[in-house]
Amino acid sequence: MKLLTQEEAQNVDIELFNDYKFSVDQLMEVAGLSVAVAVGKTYKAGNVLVCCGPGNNGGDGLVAARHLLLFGFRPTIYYPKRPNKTLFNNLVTQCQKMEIEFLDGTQLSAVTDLEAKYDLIVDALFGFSFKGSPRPPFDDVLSKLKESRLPICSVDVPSVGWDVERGDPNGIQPDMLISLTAPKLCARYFNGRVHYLGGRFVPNTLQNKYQMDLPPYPGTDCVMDITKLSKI
Ligand SMILES: NC(=O)C1=CN([C@@H]2O[C@H](COP(=O)(O)OP(=O)(O)OC[C@H]3O[C@@H](n4cnc5c(N)ncnc54)[C@H](O)[C@@H]3O)[C@@H](O)[C@H]2O)[C@H](O)CC1
Ligand SMILES: [K+]
Repeated sequence: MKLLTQEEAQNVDIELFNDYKFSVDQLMEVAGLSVAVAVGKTYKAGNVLVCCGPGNNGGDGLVAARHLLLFGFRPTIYYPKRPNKTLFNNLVTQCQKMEIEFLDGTQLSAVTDLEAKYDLIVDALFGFSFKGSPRPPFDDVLSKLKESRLPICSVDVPSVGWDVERGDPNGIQPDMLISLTAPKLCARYFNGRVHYLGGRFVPNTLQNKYQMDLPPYPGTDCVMDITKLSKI
């Protein structure tokens, strides 16, 4: 299976929107659903803190929170930097109307507090557009997630502290990674327990153009466990 560079991942994204005429909402819904399904297959339904960043990776997190609730999990959302765009405003309203709690303020509480309240953390902070070192308040979030003993489930890229291509041995080490579309180069350094592929929306013509060489999804599933495949 090929691993995409940051530039390739961004180009696939651009083609899906500009040439194939998908809307962000459409793809984000499938991406977020894939995340919730993969989490549901891996962990017992419990209290989940969904940490959402300022871009589309954060949007995937908002969608995932909604589906996780429907699957019997108890999600809480941490969303400190909210872009003022209709897409994100609508996703927030949907979650609020479904009575999903949003944390107040921009600072996460102390690590001991997080460990007492939650069973799992979903890292939807940054995806393939992350660059450099995390700026506040995400630097603080990074160190708290790293310090905590809670299992972390990263959406697309283990964001906090991880370079999209080179990974980061000092960054968080997620228990689970859900690569969307196709795994990115940093997936080589993923040492967690479970690796899923989701985002089953890439047309064959685009898969072929980027020589993605994705294994076939089983039946009608929207996710597939690629742990063994990606460790080869
Ligand atoms: N085609 C697909 O596979 C789809 C993937 N989706 C998801 O979208 C993300 C990529 O989203 P994008 O908006 O391009 O970027 P990010 O979410 O990674 O973040 C951009 C956001 O973050 C800010 N930022 C960047 N670096 C830093 C930093 N060092 N410190 C603080 N803030 C930073 C930047 O300013 C932006 O605001 C992909 O990974 C998938 O998860 C779509 O959902 C559907 C299609
Ligand atoms: K992430």
